[in-house]
Parts: sequence; structure tokens; C-alpha cells
Amino acid sequence: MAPSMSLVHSANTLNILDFVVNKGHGVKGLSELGLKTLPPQYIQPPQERFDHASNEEENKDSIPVIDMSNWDDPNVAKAVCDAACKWGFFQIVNHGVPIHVLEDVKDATHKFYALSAEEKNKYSKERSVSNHVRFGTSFTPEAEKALEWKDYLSLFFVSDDEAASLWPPVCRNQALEYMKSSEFIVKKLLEILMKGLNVKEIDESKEAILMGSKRINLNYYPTCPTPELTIGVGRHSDVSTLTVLLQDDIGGLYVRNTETSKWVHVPPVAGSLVINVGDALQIMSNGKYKSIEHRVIANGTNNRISVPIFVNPRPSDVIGPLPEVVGNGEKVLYKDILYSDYVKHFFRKAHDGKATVEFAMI
Ligand SMILES: COc1cc(/C=C/C(=O)SCCNC(=O)CCNC(=O)[C@H](O)C(C)(C)COP(=O)(O)OP(=O)(O)OC[C@H]2O[C@@H](n3cnc4c(N)ncnc43)[C@H](O)[C@@H]2OP(=O)(O)O)ccc1O
Ligand SMILES: O=C(O)CCC(=O)C(=O)O
Ligand SMILES: [Fe+2]
Repeated sequence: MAPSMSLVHSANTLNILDFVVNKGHGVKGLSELGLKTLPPQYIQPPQERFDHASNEEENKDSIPVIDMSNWDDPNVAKAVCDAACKWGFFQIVNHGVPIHVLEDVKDATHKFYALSAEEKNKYSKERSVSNHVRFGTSFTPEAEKALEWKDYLSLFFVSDDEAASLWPPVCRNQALEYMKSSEFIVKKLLEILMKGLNVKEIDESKEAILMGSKRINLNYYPTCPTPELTIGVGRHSDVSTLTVLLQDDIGGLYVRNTETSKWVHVPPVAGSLVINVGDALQIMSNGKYKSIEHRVIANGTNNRISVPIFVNPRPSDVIGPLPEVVGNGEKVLYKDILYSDYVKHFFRKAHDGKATVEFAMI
């Protein structure tokens, strides 16, 4: 049932948290109350807010958009490896994932968030029957000094049967279809990126360590009353090997240009997918491919959705710089780590830019 305005207007700190986090209304519920001011829990410290004025160069740079019409073109391979080295981010078009699959998963995301708070809350950390399915808000509310203006549904893929019994019916098939249809591009991209590291062939064990587990998140960023005071997603890099991100046409994702330190917008391009290198690939490539800091701003006029697929090592894998990369005697930058330890370290703290990878540094 929708809460009355007076309930929230008279709310103290605890009630806002109770409404958003415990009752499962999320920030979407908060947004739909039509608040005129941002609850104090969402006010980010000035250094974490997005300052358009001091980022005036944001439009001068852009991440590469690569046409994948011919996957076997050596120029395409070069463009992919160059982008992974310099930007850690690129967009791909003509990639082969059918447009209707992308549209369907976006529609399904809206349908999931249109469910009642009670229905969505069945998938919360406290109520979900499995930790492979989790509906939540912000990132790690228990560890954050200021909350992020985002709700998410996170689905860890184990098998079709498990998804059929655990994932929310309203978005299950569409999420699975998107994951399955993008498997081809993940394999091709990893093949290209591995060749760039002198890894000639992706055998079974390499395949497992590169892409042995997958997680899909359905992100919802509702309209925010005072977007300049808060953030959709704080500065972070992904802990994945690669992330395949589908965004809608609203925009708001920014990527750090490590040469200028400025934030560069990733503009929505119809039919495209955003690809980014995650920490696991940065570690395996001994720093050659970069897992770049990114963030999402809050929006004062539109709701936004995005659907990342995180392609990861298996939790039980030990990852470290690949022998093919460091066999030539170059300095080894990262130690071997158990991947689930790395991910737990990421999830235990608030977003903190590039700090997570220090966990793996020698
Ligand atoms: C939400 O906003 C986000 C999310 C992200 C996400 C990026 C990624 O997911 S990248 C890929 C992550 N890798 C994997 O999923 C690998 C496979 N999974 C695992 O290894 C395990 O599931 C585990 C993550 C290691 C945790 O397993 P387990 O030991 O069984 O313990 P849990 O109780 O489930 O979790 C431990 C701790 O982490 C929190 N957590 C777990 N999963 C998520 C999740 N999907 N989203 C948010 N938080 C999660 C959980 O709450 C636990 O915390 P406690 O405080 O309760 O201990 C990127 C950017 C974003 O903004
Ligand atoms: O919403 C986006 O565009 C990016 C989200 C993101 O960075 C993440 O979920 O890891
Ligand atoms: Fe991310």
C-alpha cells in the first residue's frame, strides 16, 4: 500500500531508512511521493557530487564506438585492445545481439519495478529464499555515510532450472535471453583481448576463470528532487572480468579519463552495448587492460534504467596475472587471490573509486 505524504514528511532518519530499505519501497517509492527536497541521508559530501562546472572538458573527449559488423577484421581487434588499454570502456554497435532482446529486457526491467513494494521486497536480502537473488537499494546501506539514489535487482546465474524457480517471473525470461544472446560477444571479445595478451587459445580452464560465472543487475534510477546533491552510483570500478551494459536513452553514466582526470559522458547510442573491463581482467592482464572508475549521476526529470551483465571468474577461482603476460619477466603487480574474497571485500564497503584493487596489489 502506498504510504501517505505526511508519514514521510514527518519522518525522522530511521523512518526514511525503514520505508526505503526495510519496507522495500526503494528510492523509486520515495521519488513517487513527490518530495520537494532530498532526504538528508542522500546528501553526498561535496567531493562526491557531480560538479558540471569543474568538468567543463567533459564534451571534448569520448570513449570509442566500435562497429563490430566484421568480428574478424584485424582493425576491429586493434580498436578493442586499444580501447581496453586506454579507456577500459567502449561501446559496440552492429554486435549481433538482436535489438528486440535488448528492448524486451528493458521493458521487463520497468515491469519489475512497477510491482508493489511488497512484491519486490520478497527478493530483499532478508526475505529472498536465496542469496543468488537480491532486491536492494543504494549499494551497501549499512556501510555508506550517504546513500545512493538507485534501486537494483541482482540475479546470479547458476542454471536455467534455478532461474526458473528463483528469479522473478516478470523479468526472468527476458533477463535469461539477454544473457544467452550476449554470450557470443563476450566470447569473441575475450578471444580478441586474450590474443592482445599473447594468449593464443582460450581452453576450458581459461574460459572458466575468465567467464565462469555471470550476474545480471536490473538498475533503476528514479527522478530525483535535487540531483546535484546526490549520486546514482558512486565512483567505482567493476569487480568483473568484463561488463556488458545496456543503458536506456536517458544518459548519465560518466567514465574517468585517467589522463586528464575529467569525467567523460557515455552517451546513449541506439542499439549499442557498453563494454567495460573489470578489476579481474585488470589483475589478469597485470594492469595492461584498465578497469576504469565510473559513476552515474542522478536525474531531476527522468527515470533511468540500465542492465549490466557482470562476466566474472567463478567464486572459487584463484586469479592473478596470467603466466603468458608476466612470463617475459615484467614486474608482477598483483598477487594471487581467491575471487570470492575479492568480491566480498568489494561488497563490504561503500563505493570508493579505485581502492578495491589495492586488495590484490603486491
Ligand atoms: C548493487 O550495486 C552495485 C553492484 C555491483 C555489482 C557488481 C558485481 O556483481 S560484479 C560480479 C560480482 N561477482 C560475483 O557475483 C561472483 C559470484 N558471487 C560470489 O562470489 C558470492 O555471491 C559473494 C559475492 C562472494 C557473496 O557470497 P556469500 O559469501 O554467500 O555471502 P553473501 O552473504 O551473499 O554476501 C556477502 C556480502 O556481500 C553483499 N552482497 C552479496 N551480493 C551482493 C549484490 N549482488 N549486491 C550487493 N551486495 C551484495 C551481501 O550483502 C553481504 O554483505 P553482509 O554485510 O550481509 O555480509 C556494482 C556496482 C554497484 O553499484
Ligand atoms: O547504470 C549504469 O550506467 C552503470 C551502472 C554500474 O556502473 C554498475 O551497475 O556497476
Ligand atoms: Fe559499474
